[in-house]
Amino acid sequence: MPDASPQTLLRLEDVAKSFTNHLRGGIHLPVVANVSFHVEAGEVVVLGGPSGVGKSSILRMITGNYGVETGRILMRGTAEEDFADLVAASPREIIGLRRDVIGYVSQFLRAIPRVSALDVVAEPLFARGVETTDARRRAGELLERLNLPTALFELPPATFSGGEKQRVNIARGFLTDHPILLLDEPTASLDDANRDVVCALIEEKRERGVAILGIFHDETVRRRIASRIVDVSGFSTRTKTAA
Ligand SMILES: Nc1ncnc2c1ncn2[C@@H]1O[C@H](COP(=O)(O)OP(=O)(O)OP(=O)(O)O)[C@@H](O)[C@H]1O
Repeated sequence: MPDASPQTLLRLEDVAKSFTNHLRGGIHLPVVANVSFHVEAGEVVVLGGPSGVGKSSILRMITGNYGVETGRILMRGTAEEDFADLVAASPREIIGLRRDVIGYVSQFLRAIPRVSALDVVAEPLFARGVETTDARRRAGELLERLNLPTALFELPPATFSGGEKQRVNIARGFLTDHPILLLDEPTASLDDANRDVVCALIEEKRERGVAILGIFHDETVRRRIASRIVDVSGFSTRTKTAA
């Protein structure tokens, strides 16, 4: 076992991923192999390495959106709890882990037609049984902190600018208290002021003991928030053949 720290909330052991392109005669595209690292409570681990090396694929495997070829993805809500292996989990168990253990801010917001920004953000709280008025109030406070104009709160985000959509997405991901938080370039289309707010939100989560794993291309953001960088090139099956 590569790590036995009692504070570890997320641990990947020898994870491998490849894609098969069925439209191209079943071409097999290996992406990463032997991916092994861990994230402890109160750490911000940043996935590094060049474009296409497999950073987002690793995050998507941890959310259960991408299948895992081999290996184990172990996660738990508290240091005292036993680990659950996402790779061996049933679809119902994966839904439970997403609801209770892993929060995820994807690169792009999946806007739902006719649902207001406020309700898009509050929805994970509705799903956890938080009363509607309270959930919408908390969603509004976070959107205000992220400088989204209040005039937009009741509108569906489909027509929002890239940065506005991203802030709705961030608010949705940060509103709940998952013990593990995955962030896929949350600051990519933000201006300096909003990037600063997101860094502060990440620091607050870290101080509350959340285990954070993210992709950040912005060097200033990395320097400010990263506890450690895990270079995905070391797991890439492509850089080895290209070298
Ligand atoms: N659903 C998919 N089907 C086929 N190939 C995929 C799929 N998702 C990712 N890939 C391939 O896997 C490789 C790794 O992609 P990934 O998005 O994980 O890289 P990345 O390191 O996050 O890149 P970037 O920094 O550019 O976002 C790429 O070559 C990509 O084309």
